[in-house]
Amino acid sequence: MRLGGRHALLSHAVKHPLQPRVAQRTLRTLPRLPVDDLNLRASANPNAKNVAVLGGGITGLAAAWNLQRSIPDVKITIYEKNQWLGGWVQSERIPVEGGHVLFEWGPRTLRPSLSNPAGVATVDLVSQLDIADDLIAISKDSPAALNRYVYYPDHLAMMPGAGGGLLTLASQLFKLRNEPVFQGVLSSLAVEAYVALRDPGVRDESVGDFVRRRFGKGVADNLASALLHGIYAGDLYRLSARTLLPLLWHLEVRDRQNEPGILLQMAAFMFQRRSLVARNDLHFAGVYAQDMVSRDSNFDGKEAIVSVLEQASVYTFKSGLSEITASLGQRLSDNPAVSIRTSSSIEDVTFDTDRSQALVHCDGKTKPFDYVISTLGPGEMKKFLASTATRRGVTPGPQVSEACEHSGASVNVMVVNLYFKDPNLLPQSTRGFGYLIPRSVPIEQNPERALGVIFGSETSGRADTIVRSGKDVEVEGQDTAPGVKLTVMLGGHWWDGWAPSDLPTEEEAIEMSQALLRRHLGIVQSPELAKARLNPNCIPQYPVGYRDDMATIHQALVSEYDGRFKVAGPWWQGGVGMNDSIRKAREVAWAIQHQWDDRTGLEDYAEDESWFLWDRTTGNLVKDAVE
Ligand SMILES: C=Cc1c2[nH]c(c1C)Cc1[nH]c(c(CCC(=O)O)c1C)Cc1[nH]c(c(C)c1CCC(=O)O)Cc1[nH]c(c(C)c1C=C)C2
Repeated sequence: MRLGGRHALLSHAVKHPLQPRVAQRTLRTLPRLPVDDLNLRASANPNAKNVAVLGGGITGLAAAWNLQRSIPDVKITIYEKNQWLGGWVQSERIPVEGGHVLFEWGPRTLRPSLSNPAGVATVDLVSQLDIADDLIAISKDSPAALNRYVYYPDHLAMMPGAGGGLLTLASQLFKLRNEPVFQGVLSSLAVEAYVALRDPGVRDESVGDFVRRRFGKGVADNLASALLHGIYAGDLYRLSARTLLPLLWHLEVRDRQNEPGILLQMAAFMFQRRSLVARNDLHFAGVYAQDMVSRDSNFDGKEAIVSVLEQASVYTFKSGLSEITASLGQRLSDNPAVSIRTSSSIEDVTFDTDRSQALVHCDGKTKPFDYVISTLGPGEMKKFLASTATRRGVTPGPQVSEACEHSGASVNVMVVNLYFKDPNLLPQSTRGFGYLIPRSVPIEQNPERALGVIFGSETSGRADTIVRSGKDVEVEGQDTAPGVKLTVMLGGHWWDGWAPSDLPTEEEAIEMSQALLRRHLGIVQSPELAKARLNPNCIPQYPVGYRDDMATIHQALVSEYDGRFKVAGPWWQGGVGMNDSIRKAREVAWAIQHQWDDRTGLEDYAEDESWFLWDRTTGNLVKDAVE
C-alpha cells in the first residue's frame, strides 16, 4: 500500500509520548534482556573519532548512517569502487507505451519479518529516512503471497501455501500426493522422527546431505534445491546446513536428548507459542529494545509502518528498493562530517599498533582511521590480513588464507527483465509469485540453465495485491503501463567453473529467456521491452565449514587489528537478504559506539551456538541457555 499522507496516519495515532507503547508494538515479538546484561556505554566511545567504511552498497551506507546518528562529531569516509552508490540494489524506471515500468536488477522485495531483529532494523531505517509514503506493501492474501510454483518435471506444480501450521501443510501435501514433485514426500516426512541422528563429531554438512538424510531425496532434490535456487542461486550439495539451517541443525541435537524428531519439535513450538533464540540474536534484540525506548524520535511514523506491514507478505517502494540506498546516499552526502569517495580502489588496510589506528591505503594514498568497517569480501580480507602480519614481521598462518579462500566462493546470475504489452499474458490460473526450477528437472526441459521466473507485476503493486489502510489512501504501484513484467534468472551454480567467455551475452540471455518462456508457459508474444544484465559474483555461497572459517578470520582480526577492524554484509553474515545486511550494519555501528572491541562482526562464530527458549506470549525466557 502507499501509506498516503502522514496526516491521515497520525489522525488515528495516539498523540502523547509513546516510548514504552511503541517499543511494545514494534518489539513485542522480540525477546528482551535486562539492560544491565547489555554492556552499553552511557556516552559514545571516545576512541571513535574517525571511521572508514569500505563499500558503498546497502551495508556500508546503513553502517555510516547508524554511526553518524549515534556518535556525535564522528568523521566518516565511505570508499566505493564503482562510480555509483548502492551496490547490487539497482532499480531502473523505463518509459514504455502507456506509462513506465520499473525493472529491478538486484533484490526486489523485503519481508516484514517483524519478529526478527533484521526485519525490525529495516522498518526502523525506513522510518528514519522518511520514505514510508512510497511504501508498497503486498498483502498476505495476494496471489504472490499464496501461490508459489515449482516447475517439475514439465509443468508448474503449486506449492502448499505459507502459514496455517504443520497440519494444514500435511493436508495440502496429502491432496497433492499424486503430483510428481511431491512423490514420496509424505512418507519421508512421516518417518522423519525415526531417522538415525548425525554423528556428534560432525561439525557441518551440506544442506543437500542434511535434508536428504532427514527428509528424503525427493524433498532435497525437488523442493529444497528449488528454494535454494530462489535465495542463493546455489547448489544445495555445497551450501552449509549449519549456516543456512541453524535451527534445524540444532533441533537434531535436541533430538538426541529424547526430543521427538525435528518436525514434531517444530509443531510443539508452534502450538506452545515458543521459539528458540540464538545467543547473539538475544543480545541484539535486547540492544534494539533499549535503543528504541531510549532514543527513538519517530514513534508515530514507525507505528504506522508496522501496522501496515503486519498485513503484508513482502514490501517494496514506488521507485524500487533503491529508494532506500538513494535516500541514504543523499542524506549522507548532505552531512559535512561524511566524505564519500566513489571510483576508489582500496589497496590495503594495515595497522599502526603504536597509535591503535587502521591505515587505509587507497589510490596511492594512506589515511589513518580509529575504526574500519569493511563490507568487502574474503578475497580482499586475505590480502589485508597477510600484509598486516608481514608488516609486523610475522609469517601469516596458512589457516587464515585458507579460511578466506574457502569462504570466498560466489555465483554469477544473469537477470533478464521482460515487459509484455498484453495484460492477460498469463492465464488467471497461474497468478502468483512465479516459479522456481529445481536441480532435478531434466536438462531438455531447462537447457538454458534457468533458476526460476518471477511474475514481477504481482509484487509491483497491482490494485488488488496491495494492503489498504483506509479509503482516503491513494493507491499507486511501481508500474503505470498496463502490461505484464517477468524476470528470468539464469546461471547461478549451474555456471560454476565456466570461463567468462563461456557465459551467454546479454543478447543471448534474452533469446534464451524467450525460448524458456515459450516452452514452460507457452508465451509466443514478443516482449515490448527486454533487457538483461550479468551480475558477476553477486551472491556469496556459504560452503560447508563456513562457521569455522569465520571463527578463524575473527581471531585474526582481533589479533591483527585489536578489534578496530569490523566486517558486515553478505560475505560475513551467512545470508544475502537486505534485511540481514541492514541489521548487521546496525550491529557493527553499535560495536563501535559501545566500544565492544572484542566484537568484529564475526564474534558469534567464535563459539559454538547456544540457544535460549523464549515464550512469545509473555516475552520472557523460559530457560537460560538450552545448549
Ligand atoms: C539477483 C537475484 C537474487 C536471488 N536471490 C536473491 C537475489 C538478490 C536474494 C534473495 N531472494 C530471496 C531471499 C529471501 C529473503 C526473504 O525474502 O526473506 C533472498 C535473500 C527470496 C526471493 N527469491 C526470488 C524473489 C522474488 C524473492 C523474494 C520475495 C518472496 O519470497 O516473495 C526470486 C529469485 N531470486 C533469485 C532467483 C534465482 C530467483 C528465481 C525466481 C536469486
